Amino acid sequence: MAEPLLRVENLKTQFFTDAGTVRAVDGISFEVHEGEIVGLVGESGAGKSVASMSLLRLVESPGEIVGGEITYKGETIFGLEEGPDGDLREREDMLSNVEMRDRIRGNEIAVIFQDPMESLNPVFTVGGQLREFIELNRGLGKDEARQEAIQMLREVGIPDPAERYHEYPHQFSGGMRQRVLIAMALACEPNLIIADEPTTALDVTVEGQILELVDDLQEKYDTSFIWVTHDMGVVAEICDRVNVMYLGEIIEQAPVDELFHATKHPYTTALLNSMPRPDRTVEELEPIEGVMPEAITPPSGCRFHPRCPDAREVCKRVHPDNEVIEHAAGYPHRAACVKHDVFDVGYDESVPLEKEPQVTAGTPGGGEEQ
Ligand SMILES: Nc1ncnc2c1ncn2[C@@H]1O[C@H](COP(=O)(O)OP(=O)(O)OP(=O)(O)O)[C@@H](O)[C@H]1O
Ligand code: NI
Repeated sequence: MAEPLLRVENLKTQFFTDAGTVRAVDGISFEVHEGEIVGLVGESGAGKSVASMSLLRLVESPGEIVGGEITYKGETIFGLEEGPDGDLREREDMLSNVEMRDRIRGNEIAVIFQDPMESLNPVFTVGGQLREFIELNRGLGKDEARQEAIQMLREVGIPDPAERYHEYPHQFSGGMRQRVLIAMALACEPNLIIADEPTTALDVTVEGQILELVDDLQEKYDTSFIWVTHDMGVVAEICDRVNVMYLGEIIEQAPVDELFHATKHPYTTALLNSMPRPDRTVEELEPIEGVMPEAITPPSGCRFHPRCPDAREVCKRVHPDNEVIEHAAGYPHRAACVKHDVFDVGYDESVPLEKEPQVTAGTPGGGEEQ
């Protein structure tokens, strides 16, 4: 297989807060190949956005990338080495902040956020902002950049682009604003676009239209995407391969069909069961039990064990790596769950964990363990 466009290895990003160290991204590894759409999926707080920001080296204090390696087209976005004093230091071949700003962000790797109003300035026209962005990033003259901006607006499906060019962001609907952001992301013809829940705030119909647009543009420009979402429906619609995140870790990784039809991790199963499907009524949806714990004090062993229907005693003790369970469609299918044979840590013999007893009102002491 060709060298991946982006390679992330054992990436760790932490926030040093008064309450303690938040292990927001805790050793994730994945790759993005030329022309593929890779999903990053998981519940709120899983670490998807922090992972995305880390890839662009945009994590702000009190956050910091503390470990791992990020390689883009063979260049080092992040990497550490041991210095002469034994302390870890940034590697010499790591791209500088200036290189990240001038050469990588926008030009090579662009990003689309959930809230277009955060990325668009309300006091300037939509077209003006797009034009200026193109002028700055592609070194075009004003008139040429204007033509290009109108062309880009047309490309992302804005009707009457030459007229709408002069309108302000608030005159656009949510879906149209999101299209403008896609135009902006595409404007410099980047090789990789990181899209952080860009359709989450939109209604389902508009979301569907945007996903279709992205699919078309992806084919036309052969851009790679990292698509961040909590929605397995979105994953099914546009992703080629998927990484499922739970509490800072990737717990399953597979081509999209494999993930859906040969699911290997109970958390992924739970996510799939909680997702609306045409063959299931709303009443049949099964919300995932419990809430995701804090990333400051993750549970011992497998971080999902307190919520996992398959949890056994061994799951409290053994922290599973994301191991290859099988190969599918030329890619590894990985999962971090010791119930699979490759782990060989005695899952079959281990005692199933009792569900945490629920304290119910009116039964004093009802929560005590037997
Ligand atoms: N600036 C910050 N300071 C402290 N903790 C932070 C900060 N930003 C994020 N975190 C923590 O990092 C963890 C991961 O957050 P992140 O925003 O990446 O989750 P997410 O998967 O993107 O969730 P969502 O679906 O809600 O966007 C969370 O526990 C969050 O509280
Ligand atoms: Ni997020």
